[in-house]
Amino acid sequence: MDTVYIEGLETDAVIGVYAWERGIRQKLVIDLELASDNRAAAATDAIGDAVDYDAISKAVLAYVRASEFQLIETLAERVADLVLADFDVSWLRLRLAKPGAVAEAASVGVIIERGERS
Ligand SMILES: Nc1nc2c(c(=O)[nH]1)N=C([C@H](O)[C@@H](O)CO)CN2
Repeated sequence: MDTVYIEGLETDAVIGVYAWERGIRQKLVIDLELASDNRAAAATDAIGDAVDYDAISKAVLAYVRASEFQLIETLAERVADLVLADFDVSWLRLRLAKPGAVAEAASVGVIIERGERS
């Protein structure tokens, strides 16, 4: 199986468990690895046979921008659900970083893998 990836997808959302976080937007950065058999797309040279990283990026950005979860775990799970449900992707690895969350850290976040990598 091959991979299509999206790295450093930046946006912001209302996210956090503390009261002060509910009234601000905070930066989030998403990396996605998407399982894909790239041979069909390579053979036809047609976007319809490819895992479209542009379409997936737009869908993820729209969802994250409108979200208001407390935990990054919840947001990561919902984004994974969205990609697996709406695109021809059977497995993904998602890294969701909240770089401003801990002042002393370069970044904090979660990494999840969902689906079956066949
Ligand atoms: N595992 C997690 N730990 C924490 C989260 C989280 O979403 N997942 N969130 C917070 C606060 O919202 C924090 O980001 C504020 O700086 C704390 N721990």
